[in-house]
Amino acid sequence: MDLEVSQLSFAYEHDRVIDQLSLSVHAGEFVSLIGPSGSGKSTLFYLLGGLYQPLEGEIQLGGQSIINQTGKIGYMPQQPSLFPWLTVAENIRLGRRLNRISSKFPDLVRLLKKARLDNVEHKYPHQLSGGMQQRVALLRTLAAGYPLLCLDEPFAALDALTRQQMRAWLFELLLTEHQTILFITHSVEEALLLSDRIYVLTNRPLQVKKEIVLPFQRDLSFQQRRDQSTFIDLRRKIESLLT
Ligand SMILES: Nc1ncnc2c1ncn2[C@@H]1O[C@H](COP(=O)(O)OP(=O)(O)OP(=O)(O)O)[C@@H](O)[C@H]1O
Repeated sequence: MDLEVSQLSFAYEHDRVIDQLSLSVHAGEFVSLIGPSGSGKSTLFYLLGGLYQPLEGEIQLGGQSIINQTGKIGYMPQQPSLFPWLTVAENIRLGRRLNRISSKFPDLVRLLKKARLDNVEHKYPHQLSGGMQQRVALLRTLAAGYPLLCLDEPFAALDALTRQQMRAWLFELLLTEHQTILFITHSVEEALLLSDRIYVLTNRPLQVKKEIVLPFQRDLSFQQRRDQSTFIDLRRKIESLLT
């Protein structure tokens, strides 16, 4: 489903954090948001998730306003947010129950296998590594059947190697599941490897500084993307926009 954010503004008390922000994500697209720390990116996700009321502007999902409506989008924070007393399978099913989603449940064993999480459905979160927990959290968001997934730096807390593996895993998963994703990252490399489009954002109050449509085909491997001459140029361009 398409997301359309138009002229959105928000303030904490009298402190304007988002100012007339407009952006879009088309169905099936992977769009990254990259911007300075503290610029208001997570706040934008809270607005998309219906937790806050904007000062002005509109947020539409599939042509319908979702302002102040919770449960319309999938959201995944930086830290894995699994319930420690529930097994992996129960954690994944919970998202659907909470949202009263009645559509056919995706095949859990197939999903876990795809996530390279074979034979963990009866384990508890503390029995898994941090990277595995994040994969379970992402599967829970996926399984809940949301039309849009908002991922807020999902790999930030992981070590470099796990992070690299998670990127590859996420990319493979998304290619085959045709998810629509809005992804916050601080890594220019990550954004260039995963995205169809990137919004480079300003410092607070948050606005779009530059929209970049990536010229890479989806089926290129990460190495093939890196080998494109435009990859380095775009990397330099985005880095200079961020300084
Ligand atoms: N509940 C709140 N009340 C008042 N100010 C807040 C509140 N939450 C966040 N802020 C302020 O709003 C600004 C934007 O915060 P936000 O977390 O949205 O930024 P961010 O871009 O996601 O940051 P980071 O990249 O570091 O995660 C920050 O200056 C923060 O201090």
